[in-house]
Amino acid sequence: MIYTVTLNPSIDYIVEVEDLKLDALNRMKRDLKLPGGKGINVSRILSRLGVENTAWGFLGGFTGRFIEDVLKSESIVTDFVNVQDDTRINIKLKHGGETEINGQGPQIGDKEAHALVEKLRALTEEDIVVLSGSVPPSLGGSFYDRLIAVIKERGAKFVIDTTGDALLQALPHGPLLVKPNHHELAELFGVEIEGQEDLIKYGRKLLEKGAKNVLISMAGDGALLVTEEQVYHANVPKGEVRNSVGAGDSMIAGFVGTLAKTNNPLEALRTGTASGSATAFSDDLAERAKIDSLLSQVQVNPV
Ligand SMILES: Nc1ncnc2c1ncn2[C@@H]1O[C@H](COP(=O)(O)OP(=O)(O)OP(=O)(O)O)[C@@H](O)[C@H]1O
Ligand SMILES: O=P(O)(O)OC[C@@]1(O)O[C@H](CO)[C@@H](O)[C@@H]1O
Repeated sequence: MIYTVTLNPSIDYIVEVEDLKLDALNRMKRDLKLPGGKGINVSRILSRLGVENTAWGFLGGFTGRFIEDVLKSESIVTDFVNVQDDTRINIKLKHGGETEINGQGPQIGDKEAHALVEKLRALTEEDIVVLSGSVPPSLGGSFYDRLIAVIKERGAKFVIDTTGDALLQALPHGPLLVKPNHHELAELFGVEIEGQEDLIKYGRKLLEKGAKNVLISMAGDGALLVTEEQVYHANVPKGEVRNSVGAGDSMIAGFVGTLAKTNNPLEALRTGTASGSATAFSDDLAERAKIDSLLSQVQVNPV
């Protein structure tokens, strides 16, 4: 079974304006409220791909109830810890470009934190846990370490999609997958990255530090998969970009769901790329039909 963990879910409030004017009243051309948070996005795509999964994390207040209702309406199994404060609302402002304003997240107490850790004690060696997104400040910077300790104790595998120190600290524990985008990879090592050779060089450093698979996503330029055996490149299909929110999460869902089913990293890269692009070409996360229709356009080649 695949479990996703979203420590800091959100309602993504997508607001479109024709021409953004600062210090003035702007009227929305269109708006949309979606359940968000990286692990939740992974769960939604897994479920569309027919991969059984359970969404774990913290939800609170009226915003939390909205998220749970949408997930249930999509037949996603949820097992969240309830918190007192409202789950955050993240603003995704489309004004020609895309500007994001993400909230800090609710207060989470020791009791609630402990309740989530306890859920992980039911894991088995068959399970994969996808840890995705930011950690609310009230949980403290090392909360992922606490979860990883239990995952390891139970013999389960994990994927981690976060940035900075939280990601670096997770590497020695051997994540099945990490997926920095090209900017995050450069930031992680405090370097400028110029071209594919550099991307592969720093991708290999993540392998040396313990990751089993390193997926470097490059938005419209596709993705590189760096493994011990080989490096592969996947191109992106053609289409009109409507929204990049959740493209990376969709890629992780496509990759992990397919790897769990087939144990074939090339097929996983192909489905991951098609899923990421299908979301980039949709208003909300991609529907299954769109992912399937793009698959034949994705070619995976050794580098
Ligand atoms: N402009 C685009 N055209 C086609 N495919 C895209 C585009 N942007 C993203 N994708 C697809 O989604 C995948 C992940 O995108 P990206 O590299 O932007 O990840 P990310 O930065 O983690 O995304 P997010 O915006 O969700 O944080 C890409 O590898 C690609 O398959
Ligand atoms: O603040 P975080 O946890 O880093 O990112 C949260 C977020 O921006 O990521 C998702 C897209 O990847 C959105 O659904 C959500 O709003």
